[in-house]
Amino acid sequence: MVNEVRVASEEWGFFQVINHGIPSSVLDEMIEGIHLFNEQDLELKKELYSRDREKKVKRSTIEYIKHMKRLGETLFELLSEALGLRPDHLGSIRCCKGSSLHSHYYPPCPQPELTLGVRKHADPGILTLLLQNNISGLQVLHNDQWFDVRPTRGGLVVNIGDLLQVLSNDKFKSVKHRAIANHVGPRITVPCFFLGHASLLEKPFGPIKELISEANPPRYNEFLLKDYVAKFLSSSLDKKPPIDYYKL
Ligand SMILES: O=C(O)CCC(=O)C(=O)O
Ligand SMILES: [Fe+2]
Repeated sequence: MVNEVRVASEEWGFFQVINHGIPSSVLDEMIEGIHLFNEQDLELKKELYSRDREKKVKRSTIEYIKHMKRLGETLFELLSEALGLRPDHLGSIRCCKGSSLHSHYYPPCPQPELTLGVRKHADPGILTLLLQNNISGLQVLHNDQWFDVRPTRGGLVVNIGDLLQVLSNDKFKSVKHRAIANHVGPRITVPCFFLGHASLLEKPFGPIKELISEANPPRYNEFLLKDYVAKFLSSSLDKKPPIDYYKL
């Protein structure tokens, strides 16, 4: 398992987990909840609409988030081992904290060739766990070619984010991906982003010291996560990714 995680993370920047032990009813209810929420009357949804980051539309996602955190902890143990570190290494720097749950609802598109669901990007955080309903659309870039990541019933996609690429000193590669539009739908996806604990914002962030040696010098300057977040928020997805500012 550790070797599979290592190879997938180094070469592809993503993998899928199926035997995660999360009841399929929890995943199905999450998809159904987002489906129902989005198909409510427009006037009802308008009342909840806001682009203010401080305002949060809250639904009952507590059980789902608990499962994501538990799975995240296990994955961070495997990823630590895959880096040759103690299993608790990534957990001890509070990678698994600061999770943020989002949802996407892509309606059926009459002319999918003219648009995209989400533009090409790598997730800026540490790790993402993505739940998809049964409609394809996610593609990952590998060796300059786009590959479909078809939904697997009960499966969750795990994306390496830019910050894990930095922590691993480029041993793990973040995965460039996009979502294409579809004639059929709706396509529903639920990314859970692990961004690291808020206390990391003020501390220097960079490649894990134990991974650095004369033969493997740091590939990034240390930086403050709060500056990184500010850079991310002030740019758009297709612009220069904020980690590029810190590359050596
Ligand atoms: O909906 C998808 O398949 C991908 C969404 C995504 O990449 C994101 O939210 O970062
Ligand atoms: Fe993404």
